[in-house]
Amino acid sequence: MRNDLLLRLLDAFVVVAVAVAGLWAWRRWHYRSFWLVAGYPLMAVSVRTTWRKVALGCGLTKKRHRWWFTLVPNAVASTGMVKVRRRFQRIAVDTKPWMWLPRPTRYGWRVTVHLLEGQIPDDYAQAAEQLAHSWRVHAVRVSSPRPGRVVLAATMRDPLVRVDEIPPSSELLKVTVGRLETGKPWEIDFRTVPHWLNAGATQSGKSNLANALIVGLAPQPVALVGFDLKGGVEFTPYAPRLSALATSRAESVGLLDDLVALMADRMGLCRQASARNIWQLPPALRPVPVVVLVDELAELYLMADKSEKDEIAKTSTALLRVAQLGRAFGIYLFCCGQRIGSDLGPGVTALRAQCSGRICHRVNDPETATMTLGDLDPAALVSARAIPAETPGVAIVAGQDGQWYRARSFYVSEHAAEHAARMYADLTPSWEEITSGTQGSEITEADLTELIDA
Ligand SMILES: Nc1ncnc2c1ncn2[C@@H]1O[C@H](COP(=O)(O)OP(=O)(O)OP(=O)(O)O)[C@@H](O)[C@H]1O
Repeated sequence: MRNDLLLRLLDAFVVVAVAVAGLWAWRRWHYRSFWLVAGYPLMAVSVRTTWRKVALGCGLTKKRHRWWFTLVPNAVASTGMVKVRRRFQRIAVDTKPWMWLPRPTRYGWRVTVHLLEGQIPDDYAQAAEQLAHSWRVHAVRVSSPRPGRVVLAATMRDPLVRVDEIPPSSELLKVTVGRLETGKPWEIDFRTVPHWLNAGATQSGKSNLANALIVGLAPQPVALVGFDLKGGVEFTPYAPRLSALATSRAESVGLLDDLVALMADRMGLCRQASARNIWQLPPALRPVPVVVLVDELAELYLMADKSEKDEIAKTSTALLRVAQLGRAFGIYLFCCGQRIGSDLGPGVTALRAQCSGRICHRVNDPETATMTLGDLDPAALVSARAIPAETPGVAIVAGQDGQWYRARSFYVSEHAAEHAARMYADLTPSWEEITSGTQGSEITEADLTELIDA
């Protein structure tokens, strides 16, 4: 009899142990299906049932008057706040915002909440950290798809700890460089956002992102131009795919002059063809788009002594002109730097205003984060300053939809970028070809009419 009981207990123990091990293995090897089948339903029930307490704790409830009926007056603390003295009376109750059923997402869940009177989405954004701790999730992001509604998106664990391989780019001037924390691809599309600032402290992943761009753009019919103010150590290995490379400020002045002249040339061409930008030109006439990669932007602005003042002023003006007018004429900027502070001069501030694409990796000084992301949500700044050193490549990105996201670039080694540069070297147009003026001045009115008709 006792042996029987012992055997049964042993059996039950083995069954439980196998079940636990099975669940562990399922979660470990196929987290997505585990999450959808086992994790999500439990979580949805728990979020709905605890919403009142959580909303109250995070200060998201409002007092409303309700009729209250009780059989035992005085004995019931009906709302936790008010004692009911009569059987039937009107009392103030903490009302929670209406919450829909949470829906599963790739890395967690999202739920729509109806705002209570007087609430704005920012109230929820401010409570995001409290909500994340209350729900024991990695992070809660708040967005407002329409007035009166907020969507709370919770991620169970940081999806950026590991990101997978880089897929090949399919569209001209568009490169998938990494993944957003929402699980969507992180795309840099120069035709939508023409100029980008890429800031970050040393070893934060700026060059890795530039490598991802080189790998993505190398097979495309575009010209790549490099300004490598680290004396050429970063971009020289990619020279086979670069149409021009400047490695010092003196060389940069010359190359920027060429770019401004190229822009004027393209302006003339567009004017002749009554086009507003190169994309309105017929394909046979359309000049090749130029992507300008600048590494160590601050070096263009740093002044050791007064003799450099004129050179800096020239560089700064030329770069600003490229940023102001380049978009229409197919010249795009991607500027990387450790520090992009206003102390570098008004040129940097003006350039920043022209760069609507913002990427802020881990930074050392708050000013660079403010300069890079300043006009976004202040929560983006907090998030940028919280990027840990252990996750290089993680950045705060101002997306094409006007929102900000945490994102991580795919790991692209220098070796992979060098390999891509060599492999597609034959697609590199020479700088002489690009700047020779064949794209404007030498085309006659008759040629132009013929080409446009064709
Ligand atoms: N997305 C990523 N995933 C994994 N490792 C990364 C990623 N991005 C960068 N790294 C690693 O982090 C290190 C620093 O990256 P990177 O050279 O791009 O930084 P950086 O900001 O350009 O630094 P510096 O300014 O000193 O040149 C490298 O060893 C790189 O391999």
